[in-house]
Amino acid sequence: MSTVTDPPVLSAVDVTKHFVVRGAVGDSAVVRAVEDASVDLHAGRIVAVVGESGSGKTTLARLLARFYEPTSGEVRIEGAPASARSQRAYHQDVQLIFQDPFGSLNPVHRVRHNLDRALRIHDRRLSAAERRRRAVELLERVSLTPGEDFLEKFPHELSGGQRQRVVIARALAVGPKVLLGDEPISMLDVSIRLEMLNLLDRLRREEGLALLYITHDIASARYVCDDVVVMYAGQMIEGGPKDDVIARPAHPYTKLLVESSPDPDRVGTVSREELFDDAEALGEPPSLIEPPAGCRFHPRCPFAMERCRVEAPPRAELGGGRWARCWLHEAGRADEIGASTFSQALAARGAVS
Ligand SMILES: Nc1ncnc2c1ncn2[C@@H]1O[C@H](COP(=O)(O)OP(=O)(O)OP(=O)(O)O)[C@@H](O)[C@H]1O
Repeated sequence: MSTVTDPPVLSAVDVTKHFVVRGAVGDSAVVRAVEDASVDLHAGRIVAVVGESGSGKTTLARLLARFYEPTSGEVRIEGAPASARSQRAYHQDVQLIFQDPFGSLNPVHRVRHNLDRALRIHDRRLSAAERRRRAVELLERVSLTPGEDFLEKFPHELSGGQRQRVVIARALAVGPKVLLGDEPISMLDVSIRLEMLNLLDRLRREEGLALLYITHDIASARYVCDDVVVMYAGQMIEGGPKDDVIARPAHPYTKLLVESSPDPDRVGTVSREELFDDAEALGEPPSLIEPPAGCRFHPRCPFAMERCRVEAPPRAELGGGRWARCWLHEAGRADEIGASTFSQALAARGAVS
């Protein structure tokens, strides 16, 4: 396995994506979906991006996949601007896997055809016999064995988990260095989610792929990733090695997420509603059209100070690859985050005000 000292394969460097949306009466507004996001993906490592619905995770994945051009900032592949490559060349190295495996496969074509197209794109010189051999090999790499048995099936003849394995096999067909998984297990049966995470883990270990794993579920992130990045309202607010981040959150929002996770051992079985129960009790996440000034979490934060309402916190480097954007670090009050539970801090805050 590589280490984080190796240069990253893929990076987002201060990437921002604003969408202009038009209202019914012709007025327009800007949705600040992702702002100043930076993340490095390394060979053989998995970075999880965790956040509530609407926090900007999918937009980040699409920026990294070059489905969107950034409004500002840059995506870099192997140290060079991604925009210098053709889309085709780029997607030989970077593949995106979506949530819905059914929507990702062409339903009128058999598995063989779905894989064949990707194999042809990868290498136009391959003969039909060679492509068939490779298709079988790909299916077996994602544990659809014997591969021959799956080649002639239509997507609707497969279970959700088998379909997602075919989607992953197709992504592998072009020989990528990076897989971006946008909630790749959230539409699958609870009983097979763990197997899918184990597959991602195997691909990173045995094939040295760099993986981005997007999820709303911190327990599944903990299960599979090396590093975790937490997003809130379009911004990255904390990141670092997963065990540190989860055991000792350095941002009040991460603390809320961890404490809202019903049971860290229930990997992949927690529904979105259940997970964000406590978070929702605090009110809706902010609008990305008119986000709060200062720290975007301040309206929900029991530790908020005057400064948090007016000025966005800088990134505090905490050592060992950890960082967080929270004024408590600048104020020398970071210990308060770990001193009580989020609910206790909220109750104490209520008692004061
Ligand atoms: N093409 C678009 N045009 C306008 N707004 C968009 C577009 N795509 C996303 N948004 C907005 O950007 C914000 C971030 O959305 P995004 O889908 O990236 O979040 P997410 O964390 O992936 O959420 P979910 O888990 O629900 O998919 C949301 O407010 C969303 O409505």
